[in-house]
Amino acid sequence: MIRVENITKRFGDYAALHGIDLEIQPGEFIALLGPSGSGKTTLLRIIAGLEFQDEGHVYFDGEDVSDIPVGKRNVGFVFQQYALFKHMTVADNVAFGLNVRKARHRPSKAEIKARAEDLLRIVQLEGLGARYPGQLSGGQRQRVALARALAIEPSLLLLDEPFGALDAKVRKDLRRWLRDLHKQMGLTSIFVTHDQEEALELADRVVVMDHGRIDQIGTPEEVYMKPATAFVSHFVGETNRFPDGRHVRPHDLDIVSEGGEAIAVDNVFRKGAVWRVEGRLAGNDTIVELDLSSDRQPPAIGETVFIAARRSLTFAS
Ligand SMILES: Nc1ncnc2c1ncn2[C@@H]1O[C@H](COP(=O)(O)OP(=O)(O)OP(=O)(O)O)[C@@H](O)[C@H]1O
Repeated sequence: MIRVENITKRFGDYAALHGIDLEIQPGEFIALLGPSGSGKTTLLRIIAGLEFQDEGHVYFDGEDVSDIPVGKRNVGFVFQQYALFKHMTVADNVAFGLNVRKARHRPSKAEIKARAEDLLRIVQLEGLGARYPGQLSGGQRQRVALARALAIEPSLLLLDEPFGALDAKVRKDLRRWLRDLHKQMGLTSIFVTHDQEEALELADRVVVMDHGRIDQIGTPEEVYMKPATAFVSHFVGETNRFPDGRHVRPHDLDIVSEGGEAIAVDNVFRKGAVWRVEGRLAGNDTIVELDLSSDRQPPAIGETVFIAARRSLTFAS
């Protein structure tokens, strides 16, 4: 179990994290989700032991590891800045964490070789051990980075935007694959992302961060359906904000024949399985977006239609 207690971190005068509290259960897959600069990477680096907090504590299974450096925390990490070693084969990259161990903790050469082969099979790169990173695709390289992180049999796996640089299709395949791997290996994992779809799809629980604070911790369902703050409702999924303060998801709005509020339709387009209608509220320029089932006839651009909300969001704060 991982416990983060009242973590504060400053860079000079700038406070990057303010009193962060977080508990992670064994086997959980946790997403740290937030906009650029919200402190996600800093928090992950502090949990890894790559960065040290100014105040607060980090506990692994009840043990205070706050002052223990990265090499002694038994964490595996896949960070973009820790790219593969270009001059080493794929197999040597995977074995790196084992090869650099002090002799008395190091498995035999044959064991290391067998483990690297085993891991390459797990990440579905069997037979590519003799290649160099330059001879792999981006997605394959990320899987090698994962195999390298897993080689030390970490008690915790940390991933910082692991699929950030990859194209949408590869990202999607790797996400699914990572979710299965996490389950299969019984890992506890924390990953950083600014992509809400990725967080909702992968995580058991999502930690939504803004300006160095946690706004909400909840299951994907909770943060989407019951956002704790206006920030969460805007960041996780799309939200319309009406002048009277109501927040409404595009799929919670409908076009009605009478009553409701008038909008002038500016744009209509197909958005996957639905029609997306964009318009402006009559009388002010508030932009409204709504989704209509694709078996409905969408309004024409320029038309004025009436809308009503089936549900709106309210916030505790
Ligand atoms: N070494 C550093 N020195 C000074 N400021 C830093 C340092 N590292 C991070 N910061 C600042 O701390 C804040 C949080 O940074 P952090 O990298 O944790 O954000 P993030 O949420 O991971 O953002 P991104 O999604 O862009 O990676 C930012 O304003 C950043 O500029």
